[in-house]
Amino acid sequence: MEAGMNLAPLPLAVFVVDADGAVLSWNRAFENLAGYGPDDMRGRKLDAVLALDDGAPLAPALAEVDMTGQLLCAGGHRMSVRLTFAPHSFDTAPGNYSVILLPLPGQGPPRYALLQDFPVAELIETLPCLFYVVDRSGHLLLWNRQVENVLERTGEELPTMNVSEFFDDVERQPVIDKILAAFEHGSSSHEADLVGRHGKRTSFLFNCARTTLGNLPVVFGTGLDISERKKTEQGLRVSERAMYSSVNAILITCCSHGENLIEYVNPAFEQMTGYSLAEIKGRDPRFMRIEGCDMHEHQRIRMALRAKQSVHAVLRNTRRNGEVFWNDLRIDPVVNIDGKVTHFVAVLNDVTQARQYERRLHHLAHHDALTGLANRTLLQERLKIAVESAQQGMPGALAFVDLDNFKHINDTFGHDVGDCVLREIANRLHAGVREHDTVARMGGDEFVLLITEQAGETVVAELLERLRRNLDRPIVVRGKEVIAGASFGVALFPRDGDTVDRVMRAADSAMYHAKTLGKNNVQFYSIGLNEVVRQHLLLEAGLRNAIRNGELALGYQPKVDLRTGHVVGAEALVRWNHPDEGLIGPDRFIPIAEETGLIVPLGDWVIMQACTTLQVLAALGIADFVISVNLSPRQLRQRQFVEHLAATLQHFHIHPSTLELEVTESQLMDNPADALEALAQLKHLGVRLSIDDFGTGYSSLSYLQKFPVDVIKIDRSFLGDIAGEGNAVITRAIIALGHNLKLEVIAEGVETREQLSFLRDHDCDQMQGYYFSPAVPRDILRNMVCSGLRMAV
Ligand SMILES: Nc1nc2c(ncn2[C@@H]2O[C@H](COP(=O)(O)O[C@H]3[C@@H](O)[C@H](n4cnc5c(=O)[nH]c(N)nc54)O[C@@H]3COP(=O)(O)O)[C@@H](O)[C@H]2O)c(=O)[nH]1
Repeated sequence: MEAGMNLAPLPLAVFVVDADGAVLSWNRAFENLAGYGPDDMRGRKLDAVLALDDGAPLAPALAEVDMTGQLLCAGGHRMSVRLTFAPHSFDTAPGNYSVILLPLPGQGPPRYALLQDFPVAELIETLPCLFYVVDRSGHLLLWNRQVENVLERTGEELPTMNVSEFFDDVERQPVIDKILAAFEHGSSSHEADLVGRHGKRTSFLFNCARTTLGNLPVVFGTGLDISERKKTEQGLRVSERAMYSSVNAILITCCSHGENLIEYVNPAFEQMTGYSLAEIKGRDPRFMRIEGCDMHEHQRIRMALRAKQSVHAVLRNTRRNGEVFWNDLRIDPVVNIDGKVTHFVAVLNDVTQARQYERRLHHLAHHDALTGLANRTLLQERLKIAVESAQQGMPGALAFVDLDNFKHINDTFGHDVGDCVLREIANRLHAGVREHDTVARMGGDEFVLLITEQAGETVVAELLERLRRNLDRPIVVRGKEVIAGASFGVALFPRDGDTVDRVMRAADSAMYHAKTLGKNNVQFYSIGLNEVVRQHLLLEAGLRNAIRNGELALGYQPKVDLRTGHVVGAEALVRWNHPDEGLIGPDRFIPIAEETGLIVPLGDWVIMQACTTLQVLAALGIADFVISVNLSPRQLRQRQFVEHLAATLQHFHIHPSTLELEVTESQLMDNPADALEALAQLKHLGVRLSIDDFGTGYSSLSYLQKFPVDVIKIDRSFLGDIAGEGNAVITRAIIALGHNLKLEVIAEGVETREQLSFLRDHDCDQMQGYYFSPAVPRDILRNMVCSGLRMAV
């Protein structure tokens, strides 16, 4: 090997020629490759060592950078090689060239043979990275095993390929640019994915540095597998992007130094709170809390942070503009590689709207939509608490409030007016109790008052009496004045019950009692009431079947003409033959029938029975006999009542003038305008009309004049002490009034001869009463009438 240039350490076969092609020096790798001994090369010319494939003459100056040819080896055999001519630029005489030989695949010894003299070969083979040497043409001159592994290629095929082929199309040019940049500037680094023969991709960070082999400029490079780092980076990028784009507000605090200070907030946080990252970075997130608010939640958060644990809380915070919002907050610790909590990530959700919606739903579920009062559910909840508190010495009262005239108001004026009345009642009740008392509407016209922490019955009674009077005041709706009136049933607790159920039942019993006592009054529960209510309920249940079971009977109380003494008519009075209790008077069951609506079928039954009797009498030739029936307010309010009555009369072939309908004076005066209309329709039908209990209902004389009635019936209370000046005056006045209005006058409840004489003397037209006869069955009445029975008058 010729001196002048130390080629020995080079791992590749290299020899140096001058401008004339004379071999000047060579290295051991060349000897190994070509099989020459140390002296065999001396004096040789280039063409004695190499031949081009196409036989063209070979001159260093003409040589291309990269070409293939034949190495003329010792022993005469040839080896296909790749040739690189590298002109010497500065370390030897100008005009010299290094010729670098690389055997083509299948031609030369394996890479290890080339490397064997390379002093750091072993080290390179054990590097935890790729190692390669590339010439300017982009061919690998040298590489370690790792390169072969990654590219899934053998050491023989690698030198035949251009390094750009190891990359994806899109990466090729950037890779080439980077290698050239290293040639140009001395170094470069870049990241790219190597693609193996079978498509396996591995990400590498390549660092290239320019150097020379002999005087051949090459690039030495290492490739560091960064697949894992890339994956992590990609994951981080995704997380970061997700956090940035999240619709949830995210806040990250750093707690490494004992404090908990804001390090990052995402745009959603900025939007939600109005605070920008720049202005709050480094602050404790507690600056958003509201002093004294949601203390319990703050305490839980504090404890969790101290214990480095996750925590979930819902609390109120303030935005930058001072607005309060509900924050559904989740905080989780972040642990570093050493297992130490360094950060907390908080996810904030503005749940203000949901909260408001929830509250609205809760309100709707617990309040009456029409009046805004508590509903049954809320009342039950509060009553439960109140009843429990009562056991601890805080007694209370539960009052059921039932409007007396609501149905009438509703039916007469329509539901709109009814609704206004209910709202006004709600207002009056609400205004009459204390803030912590509860006013509830149970539905319809039923209200309930829950009065808490109220000791005595007297105090409650005074309060309720005040409310009752208040509810009895007129309500003006759309120019109309209506009076709702109310009955109150009251239970005190714990006295009348120690559970919600018992207290409710006691108040309900008291309410029944109030209703049976004629409405518009306040009744307290008493132990005996239960029995009364029980009876009431039993009667109510029995009455439903009474008509169907034929348990009702009609009695007829004769009416006598006070001038002739003849029986000219009768009042039909219903009785109930109860299977267990025997005969029950209408005083007991008519109010129940009225209350439950059973009065309608019951009243129909009475009219049909009365018509049957009239039919019987007519068949006997008694055509002008008049039977009167009592008409309840509810019957009168029935829409189809007149049509229904007309059909009944027609069905029984009854002359309308033989049927008389008795309507009480108070019933008429409750709503005179309506009554007038109803009576006019009945009158149009041809039936007779009578005002019952006259003198007790404060008749307006102007209305009395307008009512198309035929008869007024003096209430029996005026006959009680007819000798007494007061009653006598009234009775005389009623008779005179009736006659002046061209009405017949009848007195009821006549029990004595004295009463009879008085009435006769003062020109009363008819009488009925025990003095002559109580109500009798139809057969007896028929006999009385047919036999021409006459009372001595
Ligand atoms: N809607 C309907 N109401 C009805 C019907 N049947 C009866 N009633 C009403 O029930 C009330 C009580 O009736 P009753 O117990 O039958 O009492 C009547 C007579 O028995 C009683 N009377 C008759 N004579 C005398 C007497 O000399 N003394 C005295 N103390 N009482 C007597 O008076 C009642 C008749 O009253 P009135 O109706 O006012 O004429 C009662 O209000 C009935 O109206 C029905 O079918 N439907």
